[in-house]
Amino acid sequence: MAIPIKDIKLPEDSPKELLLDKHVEFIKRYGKSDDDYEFGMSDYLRMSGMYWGLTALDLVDKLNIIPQSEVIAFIKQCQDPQTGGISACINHDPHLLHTLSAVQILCIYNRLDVIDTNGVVTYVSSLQLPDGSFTGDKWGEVDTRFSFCAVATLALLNRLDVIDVNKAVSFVESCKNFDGGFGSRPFSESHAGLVYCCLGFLSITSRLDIVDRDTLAWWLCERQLPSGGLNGRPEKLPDVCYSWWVLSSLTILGRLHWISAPALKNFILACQDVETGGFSDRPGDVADPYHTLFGFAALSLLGFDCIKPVNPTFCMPQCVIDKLKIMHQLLE
Ligand SMILES: CN(C(=O)[C@H](Cc1cnc[nH]1)NC(=O)OCc1ccccc1)[C@@H](Cc1ccccc1)C(=O)N[C@@H](Cc1ccc(O)cc1)C(=O)NO
Ligand SMILES: [Zn+2]
Repeated sequence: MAIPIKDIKLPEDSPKELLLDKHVEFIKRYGKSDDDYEFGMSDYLRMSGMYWGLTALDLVDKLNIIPQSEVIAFIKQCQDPQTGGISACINHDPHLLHTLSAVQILCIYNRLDVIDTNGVVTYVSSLQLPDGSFTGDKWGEVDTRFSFCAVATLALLNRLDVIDVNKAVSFVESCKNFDGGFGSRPFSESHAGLVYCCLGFLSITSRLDIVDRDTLAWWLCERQLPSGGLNGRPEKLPDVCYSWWVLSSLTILGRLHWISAPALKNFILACQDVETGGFSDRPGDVADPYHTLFGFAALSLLGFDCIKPVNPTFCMPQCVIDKLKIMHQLLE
């Protein structure tokens, strides 16, 4: 008796080509009329939403369709003069997630001069706890996501010296599971997004030696379903953003060739919305900038030459990482 796998069937008429121009239009339109769309530019995610849209545009060499001066003015208004942290939106509390998004955007523009970078460095180091872990903000939630955000932000500013890297590494190591994966805290379930965060963290701290490389690579390949799509955990449905979390992780491990690329490419292209442009999580759902960036980034890793090479550790154009000479380890 066949054991049912939770998966989807790709619609017959799914797009088979990359509709690049429609996606550029989608991102451009999204920035303007945020009343048409709910979550993308909703305030609590706005800084991240800008990172997704601008990085997607830069990956297809269309960054210049957005006025840089407006973005820079917004980011400056979001830096808190007291703590040095940066918030999702004006008058919101600073948070590590949005501090990283803002620093990523400014690196893409090569305009780190417009913010108080020493303030950012002070803010990030103030969030490290005695056990080496990091909280996301002053409210104290600990999660390996924040370990990644902390070292990614500091690496982009070339200031990893201000934290206790060895203690930070031992906390992430304590979150490694028997399946080779990582969870948000010790003994938490493995999840592809958290695997990406922990591998990105270990890449930046050059400690990929602690990873059970082939056990984890095997667990990551197990994410691929008959539809060609990838899920984030066993028994979950495929979703285009997991294409990025899993492929970037396999690339850091030097095991990208273990996944079936043609089947995955088919699934990602099927998630394009031929009407509005943009990518959705699965065929037929509503497109958003988040799934559009991760669709582009995954296709870039799969070798689509109409999309610029993307750095698997930082999810930024490789040319930006090269220009800033940001050190990080990758396994061959
Ligand atoms: C907060 N968040 C998520 O939780 C998404 C939701 C989702 C998208 N598709 C399926 N679920 N999940 C997500 O990013 O999971 C990957 C992940 C999990 C944990 C750590 C890192 C990545 C998304 C935003 C979103 C919300 C709702 C719908 C689409 C996007 C998000 O901000 N992701 C962050 C990473 C992240 C993930 C989870 C968090 O609680 C916070 C941040 C990101 O990619 N930044 O560049
Ligand atoms: Zn998703």
